[in-house]
Amino acid sequence: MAQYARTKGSIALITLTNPPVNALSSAVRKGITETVSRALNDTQVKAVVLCGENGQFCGGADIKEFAKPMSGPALVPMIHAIEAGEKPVVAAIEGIALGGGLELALGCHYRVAHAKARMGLPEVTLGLLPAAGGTQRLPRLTGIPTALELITTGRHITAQEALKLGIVDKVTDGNVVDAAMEMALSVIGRPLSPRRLSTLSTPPLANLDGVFEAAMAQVKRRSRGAMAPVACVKAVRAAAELPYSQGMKRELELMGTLMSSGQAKALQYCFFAQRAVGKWSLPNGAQWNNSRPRDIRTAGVIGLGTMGRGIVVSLVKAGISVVAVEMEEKQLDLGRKEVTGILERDAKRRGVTAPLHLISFALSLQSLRGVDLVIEAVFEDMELKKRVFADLSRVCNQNTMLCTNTSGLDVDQIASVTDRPPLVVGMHFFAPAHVMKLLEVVCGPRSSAEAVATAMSLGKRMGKVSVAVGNCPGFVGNRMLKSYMDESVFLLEEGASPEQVDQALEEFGFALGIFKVGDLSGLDVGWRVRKSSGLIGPDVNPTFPSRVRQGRRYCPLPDLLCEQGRWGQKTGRGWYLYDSAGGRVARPDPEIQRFLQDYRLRYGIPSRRISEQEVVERCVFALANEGFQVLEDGMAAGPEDIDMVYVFGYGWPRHRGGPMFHAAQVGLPRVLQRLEFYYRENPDIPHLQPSALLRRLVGAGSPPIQQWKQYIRSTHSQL
Ligand SMILES: CCCCCCC/C=C/C(=O)SCCNC(=O)CCNC(=O)[C@H](O)C(C)(C)COP(=O)(O)OP(=O)(O)OC[C@H]1O[C@@H](n2cnc3c(N)ncnc32)[C@H](O)[C@@H]1OP(=O)(O)O
Repeated sequence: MAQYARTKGSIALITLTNPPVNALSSAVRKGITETVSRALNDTQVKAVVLCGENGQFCGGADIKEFAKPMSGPALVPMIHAIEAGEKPVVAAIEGIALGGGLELALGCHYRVAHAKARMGLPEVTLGLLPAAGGTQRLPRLTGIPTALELITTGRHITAQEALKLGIVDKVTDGNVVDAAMEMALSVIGRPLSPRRLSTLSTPPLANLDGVFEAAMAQVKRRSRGAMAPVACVKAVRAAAELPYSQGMKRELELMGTLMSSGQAKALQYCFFAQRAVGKWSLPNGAQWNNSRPRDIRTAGVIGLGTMGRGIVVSLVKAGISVVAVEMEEKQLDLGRKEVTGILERDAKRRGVTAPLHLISFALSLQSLRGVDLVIEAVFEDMELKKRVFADLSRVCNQNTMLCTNTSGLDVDQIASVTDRPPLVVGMHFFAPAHVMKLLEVVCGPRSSAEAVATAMSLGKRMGKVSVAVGNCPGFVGNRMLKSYMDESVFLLEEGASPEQVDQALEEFGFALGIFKVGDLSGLDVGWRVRKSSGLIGPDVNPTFPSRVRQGRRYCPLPDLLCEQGRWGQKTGRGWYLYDSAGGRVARPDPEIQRFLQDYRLRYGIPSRRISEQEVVERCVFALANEGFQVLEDGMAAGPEDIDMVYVFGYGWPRHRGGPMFHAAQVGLPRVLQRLEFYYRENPDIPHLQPSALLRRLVGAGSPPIQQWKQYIRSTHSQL
């Protein structure tokens, strides 16, 4: 787990060997401890170089071990032994030095990095802090503001930035181990004390209190209830105010609290879930590691509305040539202006040239004849989409893959009008598509393994987290969202205000409450969907619209709002009031209070006080309950897939792990009991009726989330 070799006569070369990222497992720590001791005791050895096998220095502590009892040598004394040793140790950083990997390098006396290496202390993203001395050594090296920024964000930096910040001593384009050896030979005999970061003082800083108060305010604003960023600020403050040994005690104490927290467990679950969702499989045995994606070099995008523009930008940024098509000249010009603007601003921020040469704009589908893949992003209307796909079928090469960005329509129906159903899949992006990380890849019953593999891999190329989902109305994300949104408006009927519901959900950790989200995306969007799905139509009494539709409770409040022209931010009024059309700052609107009171009076609904607990439970447990149903129906491969859809597509607070993980963490019996209670109170709301899978899991003693798949009775995966 750590190899030892003596080279150039006097240099000991220690190589970490734990593929794929040389994580610091207990075996690796044992290997490093033993080989460092051997080098320090070998009189022939004058200096040591520490490197990692296979072009990766070290990916940090082994995250899998966090869930197990600690065994083997601890990281802190191991790093201390390196730093305190009387022989210079040089870290040769290639690939990555992350978390404990960078902390290990900071314990070395010198650091040489390859020009393509990346470094960082991402522990905060796992609900932890850099507790192998990182919060104490880094501020002593870079100064407090830089250390605060790197530790509280977990941002990865390039070798060039690390050199500028003084984190590494040299950057090379060549062989990093050779460069580190050269450095090791050149420093033999030089005093080591100035190189021992733990013995240095943090660089003085005027207005220390102000800096830490500002940092604390910033992390609290950004982190929506996450504990780790707050603990990181406290640990760095200890570096500024306490001697090293006391700072280390504080670091350990803070880490102890984080390590046992539910938030750390949730964030670590997300780390593995994010990787697990890439490992898709279909019922016919095709899966991620036996299906070859096509190489996509050219793509077409039809429709340059908000979604289409974002998709064009994402494709172009992934290096793919795009033909963007609109039917009307005015829309095309508008789209061209927007896409160009986004790419130019992005390029300016990154100091590169905008890849505008990769895009061409056209007014006819004929221009898509030769592309490898087309993504349709026209209006959400089945008849329109069918027309487009029938045309594409005629126009495009026989081999061109045809994808739809529908947010919930039947992909198989769309495929059925083409001459190539196996080459049709859904690629459901989330707005704005060049920003949001989620991509739902909708596997129609006739989509081929090659088409699924291609869409999944294209998503990855675009920097998305691609999740394979089944073809049901709303797929996974929007299907579940319906219960969540329905609950939120039912709560308004029963006495809550939009701001009260939003505040409870934001306290829970959502980036934005559901009513603010509605105003942001436009309330008319859902209105149109309800009209096309027959929920609103000529038989609805316009003055006294029914509260029961299609056999279940229905809340007409959003429709009534839309009829008043309150479509959200775009009209300056929605659930909230804005300064003007397009305004962003939401203010509670007294008119909405009156509107809600009148509505309750008219329908004879008694208004009651609704607690924050009820808001969160009804919205969030209803969401998870639908998630159990999604699993039971075979529309998602596992709870991880659902959780990643919510974390990356719907602003779900990552430190709560996703709705399914949250249900597990609250305790399935408790979730079941609360759903039973709310369903008893509201028998006209079917989505509050506990799902059969939830009952079965509780009956089985609430097994860990990783075992849930075994309890899905109908193992008829629709993927
Ligand atoms: C009092 C207690 C004191 C304890 C002090 C502890 C202080 C230190 C804490 C830490 O170091 S926490 C860990 C910090 N490191 C990270 O957060 C890095 C996490 N990894 C990544 O960001 C990426 O994996 C990567 C290294 C940038 C590589 O990305 P890439 O896209 O190339 O590959 P992946 O698919 O992500 O990973 C490949 C494979 O490796 C597994 N893996 C990666 N890092 C770790 C790790 N640190 N521990 C365990 N396993 C890791 C990853 O899960 C993948 O596995 P498979 O899916 O292939 O099985």
